[in-house]
Amino acid sequence: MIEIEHLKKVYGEKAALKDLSLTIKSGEIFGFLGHNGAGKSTTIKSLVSIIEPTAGTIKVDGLDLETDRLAIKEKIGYVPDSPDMFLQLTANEYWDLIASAYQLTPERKAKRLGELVGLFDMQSVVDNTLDGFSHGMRQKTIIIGALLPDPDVWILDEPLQGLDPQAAYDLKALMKAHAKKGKTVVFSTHVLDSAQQLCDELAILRQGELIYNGSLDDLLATEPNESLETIYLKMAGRQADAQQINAIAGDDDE
Ligand SMILES: Nc1ncnc2c1ncn2[C@@H]1O[C@H](COP(=O)(O)OP(=O)(O)OP(=O)(O)O)[C@@H](O)[C@H]1O
Repeated sequence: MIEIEHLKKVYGEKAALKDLSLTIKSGEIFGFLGHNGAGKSTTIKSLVSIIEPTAGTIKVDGLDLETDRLAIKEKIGYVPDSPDMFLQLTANEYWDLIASAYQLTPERKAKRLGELVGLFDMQSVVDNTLDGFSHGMRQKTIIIGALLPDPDVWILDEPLQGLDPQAAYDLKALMKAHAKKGKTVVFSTHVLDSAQQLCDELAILRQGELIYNGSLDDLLATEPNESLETIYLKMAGRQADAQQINAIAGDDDE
């Protein structure tokens, strides 16, 4: 379980998160939704201690991030919003780094890595450097690294971005299975179909503020004949401006 209370983050003069309080239960998949710049990555980076919040507290399974940072970090597998790092390493070298940071035994590492590399179809490129990988291959490499230590808490910032349909399907299945084991799965996405398939609970952020926090079912029940996309667009911002779209679409005809 993750408990966030009165989280605030200010970058210079920009309040990226204003006063965020919410609870993420174990055994469920929790999704963060919001337009570009809404504060999703800022929340996620605060959870994984990449940035220091301006104010507020975060507890993971009862441990306080301020005082038990290392113990919390050991529990977490994190997929960042950009996979473009460690580009000079081969995939195997990158996973070796993670295995040694988490002090995995060679046997445990070999077993888990074999399973993940097989699932994500990366066997033929494990000795290639990441700089020659496509975006999706880098994303798979980072996902495999995040899941390699078999962490209890998965925190995934736009994890489906760039994945091919098979890899996306497999990752979604892994997320569901992990939550079903009673573990914590948090992710952010712009893909509302995926959110609708995956989320038990969700938070919608707008300009650093929470505008919805609750179950997907409760949200969908507010407008029984509408999709999550329609409900989200009504809540999170202006709906598609038909006149403007027609004007843009019609430009070619003039
Ligand atoms: N390092 C930074 N320095 C200054 N401002 C930042 C920094 N990181 C984020 N911001 C600002 O904080 C706000 C929230 O950004 P954040 O990355 O959390 O949004 P997001 O919801 O993840 O957006 P996206 O969907 O585009 O990834 C934005 O206005 C952004 O410009």
